[in-house]
Amino acid sequence: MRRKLVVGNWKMYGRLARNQALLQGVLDGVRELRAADYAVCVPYPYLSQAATMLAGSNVAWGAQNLSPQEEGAFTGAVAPGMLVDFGCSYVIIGHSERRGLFHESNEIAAAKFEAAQKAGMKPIFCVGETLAERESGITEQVVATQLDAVLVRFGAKALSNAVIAYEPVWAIGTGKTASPDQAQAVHAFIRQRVAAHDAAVAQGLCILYGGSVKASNAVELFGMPDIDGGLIGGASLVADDFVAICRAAQ
Ligand SMILES: O=C(CO)COP(=O)(O)O
Repeated sequence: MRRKLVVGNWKMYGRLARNQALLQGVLDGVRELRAADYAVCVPYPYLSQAATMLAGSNVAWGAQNLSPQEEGAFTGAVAPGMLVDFGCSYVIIGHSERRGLFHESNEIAAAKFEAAQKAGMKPIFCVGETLAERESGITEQVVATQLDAVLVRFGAKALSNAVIAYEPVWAIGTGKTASPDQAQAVHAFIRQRVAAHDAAVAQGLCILYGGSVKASNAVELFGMPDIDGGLIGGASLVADDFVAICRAAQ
């Protein structure tokens, strides 16, 4: 039985005072929960705040991006070791907003995945198709190519210390959630593809669903056999909503 995981992706939202109330609300709400793992991925400037408030709790924290280089003249970039200094357990890699808005290729995402693991963090590697791709019937092809960027390059064993997040681009921030059956079909596809390389790794692999997850749809989504939790955007910014989603992951 795989343990479920719920991760908040704050994206570029937050201010010190607001974060304090949000983190406190999350801490209070999940304190007694033991059945799953919980984490928040916050903007870089607030890692120290997250580390201070969440240390010793059952809520881990992480970042939303990193530089694949260890250090150097890369103005504005943040190195993996810097995230480790602030206690990050997770780092989101290859989010569709990074792929789309910041032109991150599968190669760049793969380099970041490798750098995150080398530094000792667990990458949350995002895959997912656009609406046009789904409508053209190439969802599996797109997801396979994105997945293979790490699966083929680094081997299935690399996935034993990683999380995959399936986030259909058309469901992100749109209020249009993939139906549990639609999501389950892609999750099962991902697991089978990994199983073709290594059945044990596939069996243990945590595959999150992301895209308009709310308290009202989380129970049904998380009840599907290959959905191991969620990567939560908008609803992770409201403590009660995020806590309700955490409660749905049993
Ligand atoms: O992109 C997402 C999480 O990474 C999903 O965002 P929403 O939950 O706001 O749709």
